Amino acid sequence: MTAPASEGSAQERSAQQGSAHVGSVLLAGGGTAGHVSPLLALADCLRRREPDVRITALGTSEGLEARLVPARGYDLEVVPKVPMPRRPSPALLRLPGSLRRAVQAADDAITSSGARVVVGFGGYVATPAYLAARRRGIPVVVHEQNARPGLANKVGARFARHVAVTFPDTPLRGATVTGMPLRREISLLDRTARRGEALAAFGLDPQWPTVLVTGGSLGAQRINEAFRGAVASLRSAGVQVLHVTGAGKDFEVDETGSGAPYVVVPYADRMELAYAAADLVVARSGANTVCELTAVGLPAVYVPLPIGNGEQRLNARTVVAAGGGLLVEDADLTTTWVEESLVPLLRNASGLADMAAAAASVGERDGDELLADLVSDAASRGA
Ligand SMILES: CC(=O)N[C@H]1[C@@H](OP(=O)(O)OP(=O)(O)OC[C@H]2O[C@@H](n3ccc(=O)[nH]c3=O)[C@H](O)[C@@H]2O)O[C@H](CO)[C@@H](O)[C@@H]1O
Repeated sequence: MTAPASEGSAQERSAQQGSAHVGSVLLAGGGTAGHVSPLLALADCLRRREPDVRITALGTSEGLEARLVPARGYDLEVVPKVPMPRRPSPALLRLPGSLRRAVQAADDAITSSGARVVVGFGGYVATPAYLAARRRGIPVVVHEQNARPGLANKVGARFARHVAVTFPDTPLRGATVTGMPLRREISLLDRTARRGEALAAFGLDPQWPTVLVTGGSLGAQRINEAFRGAVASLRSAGVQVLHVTGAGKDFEVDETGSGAPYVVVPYADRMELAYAAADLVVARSGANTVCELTAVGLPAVYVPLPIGNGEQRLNARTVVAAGGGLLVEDADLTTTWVEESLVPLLRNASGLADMAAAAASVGERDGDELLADLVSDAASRGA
């Protein structure tokens, strides 16, 4: 496991490079928090290294970035969303026009921010940023979160100055393994020290073991339904639950009678507190979720999203092989599974401790510093 980088080591790194002055950078990523979390972690790291660096995020007005980026104190410029249709449709015929408008909006953001480097995190916001940067001769750095790269990053990687990947076996040629940039409230989290505060913040009770349930930044219908059906049995089994459902997917719980608390929240703005409260996590294996849980040493049951390009199964592969997590198929994640398999898992304290240690053994915590090194290098060398 990599030790968290201290402030001192960050400064040493910058000094060693002698080229850390980035000046102004455009960070492109949005849609889900899966792209926004690493963007914010990199922004924080660049700002720690260079307090007057100008940071501009490029996103859409519809994605989670519209709330999360300004909430963390960064400027957001928007591009129109360019959905990539999967089959011939009127939207496909309109694509060249909408892509052209998005590239122009990204180009305008480069001009107004004076960006010297464009960093993209994939997804539909990244494509116009990569194309605008190439047109302007501005160096591009690509960060791929997932074990299987998405389309935008495959395109960006063809002309990027640096390509960074989270997982060593991600097939992007010439990539540097930086790991995932994690927000410091997570990478430096001391779960034991923060547990009491975290339980109190969610109205949970220290006497019960705690399961955190999360379907990622948008929530997962199937996970939500499986747990919703098990509320009464979990409460009476003495298992307390913090269930983060995704915005607009929360539900009411009947808290009458005795039993452990079952707390439902639509979104956790302070995910580090949710992690500090938990003994075990049931989650989708989005790349950030996997990297955060291993960084903080939390055992987890991973339920990969069965659609998309299959990246979630691969994201969880290393931690599951190490013994830090279990893989459960989406179709098998039922109320019966929760009642019959999850409860015994939680009652096995020594088994959980072994899983926690195994999860921590594959956790990495300096992805923000390693990616910031590549951004500095790209800025110093220019186009
Ligand atoms: C459906 C979909 O498109 N999923 C993708 C999306 O997932 P998703 O957006 O769910 O991404 P991840 O699991 O990678 O990350 C979720 C992020 O949101 C944060 N968080 C989540 C819930 C919450 O209440 N509060 C909070 O802060 C987590 O701390 C984490 O930083 O991006 C990931 C990274 O590209 C991909 O691996 C997923 O396949």
